[in-house]
Amino acid sequence: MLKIAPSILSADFAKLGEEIVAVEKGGADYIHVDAMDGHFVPNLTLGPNIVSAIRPITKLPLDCHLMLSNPEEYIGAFAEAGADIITIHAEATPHIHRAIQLIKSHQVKAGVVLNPATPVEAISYVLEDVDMVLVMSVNPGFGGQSFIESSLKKIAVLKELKETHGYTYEIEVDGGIVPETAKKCYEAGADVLVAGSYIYNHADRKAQIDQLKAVISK
Ligand SMILES: O=C(CO)[C@H](O)[C@H](O)COP(=O)(O)O
Ligand SMILES: [Fe+2]
Repeated sequence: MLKIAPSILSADFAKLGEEIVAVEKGGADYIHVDAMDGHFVPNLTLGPNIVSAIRPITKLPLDCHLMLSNPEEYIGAFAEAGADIITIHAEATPHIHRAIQLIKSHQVKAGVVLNPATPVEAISYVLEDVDMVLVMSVNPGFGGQSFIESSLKKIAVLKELKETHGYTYEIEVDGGIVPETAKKCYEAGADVLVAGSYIYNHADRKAQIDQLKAVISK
């Protein structure tokens, strides 16, 4: 089983509703929403108003990736807007544990994200608390970048920790996903792959999702 989470960062915003319906029909498992604040990362993108706008048009879980400094200040707004999963960066707050508890207090699934240079050890003591660990396989801020190979070791470490300790988090990987990197991530232990440009820069969204899902049988 390999879940695919299309990142709407690469969608055509002029027809965002249609872009979401297309990937839902094409077999997507989550809708990945990239929120950037121009401070934690050098780009500005989507906020809670987009989440509330798209909430009525899809049944898929909205997987909100918060690339924001002080994410605690925005968790309530994303939860009220309709987020199903909220992931916060380990590098964005000194209070990771508190932020995770805050997400859960809104009955939303909680995840933590690791930048390419951040080791799994940074979140050892919250692994039992989270529903998702998101491994960044590019430096956050932009779609269309190349996959960083060292991410594969991090995925394998997270998989090993899951198996030895019985943790229940999903391992999600974000950035530079194409069939070749998707296969490597799946073999290393990934459960969910985020893909933006690979899906939305091609006319047939379903065909692109099918290509990524097919790597498990190749
Ligand atoms: O979080 C992100 C960037 O910070 C995006 O989710 C990610 O880059 C997806 O885009 P692509 O598949 O084109 O790499
Ligand atoms: Fe993302």
